[in-house]
Amino acid sequence: MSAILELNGVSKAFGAVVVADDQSWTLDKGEAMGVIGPNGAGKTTMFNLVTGNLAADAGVIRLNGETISKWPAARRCRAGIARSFQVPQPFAHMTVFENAYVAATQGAGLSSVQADKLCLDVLERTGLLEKSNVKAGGLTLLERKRLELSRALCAKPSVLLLDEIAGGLTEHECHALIQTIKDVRETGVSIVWIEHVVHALLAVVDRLIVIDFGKKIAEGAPEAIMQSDAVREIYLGLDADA
Ligand SMILES: Nc1ncnc2c1ncn2[C@@H]1O[C@H](COP(=O)(O)OP(=O)(O)OP(=O)(O)O)[C@@H](O)[C@H]1O
Repeated sequence: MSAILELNGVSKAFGAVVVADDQSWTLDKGEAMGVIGPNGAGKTTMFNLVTGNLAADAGVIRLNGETISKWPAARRCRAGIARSFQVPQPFAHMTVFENAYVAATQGAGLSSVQADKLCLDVLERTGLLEKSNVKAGGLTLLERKRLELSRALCAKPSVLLLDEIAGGLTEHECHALIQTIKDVRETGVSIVWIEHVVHALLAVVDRLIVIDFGKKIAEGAPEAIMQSDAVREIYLGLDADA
């Protein structure tokens, strides 16, 4: 399989705080990769570097082999990178459909006819079609998360970055969301998913990376990573030598 997204030696510091430390990893076409790590490890920052919301201090980011490190966020979005935000950030005063429409026209650059069609299709897939005319500010948490996903999908991504989209949901809601993400993946979209709800992640991803203090400290098959000393140390505070 060939890489669709590649980070090579990407670093970022805020003053003395290093939030991305020489990070290198690749995402293959059609792959779903999970990202875990403690709070404040630098996971969201890594997404910000990929989307162009933050500029890296060093390193190279490639999309389909093309260097995008210096591209502004809007150009990266048009090129196929879309994200959801950990804290849903809809335009609260606009309807669900209008929120999706902005993503389709501005994010994907579609005409109004194309955008209409895509928005209806996406909102149906994410279970929000019936809420099309509801103001985003009035949605429940699950619906807001689904709207985050919808907006990202309306940007027609080839690479979808999901940031803690399962957090705060009930078991039932979480299962429904997992199925939706699996369906998205079936359409050929490559996925990077940051998630603390590990069982949700493990239901979808092929591979896991672990980030701590901005550094990638482990990478591999999900089961092996979850049982690794690195994860035991981080999550359970167990010393590997103990
Ligand atoms: N703009 C900024 N200026 C200064 N420090 C920042 C900025 N953005 C993030 N940080 C710091 O970078 C570190 C990494 O934050 P980040 O949000 O990427 O962590 P995270 O792994 O996503 O955490 P969580 O799992 O809690 O969401 C934190 O210490 C955070 O306070």
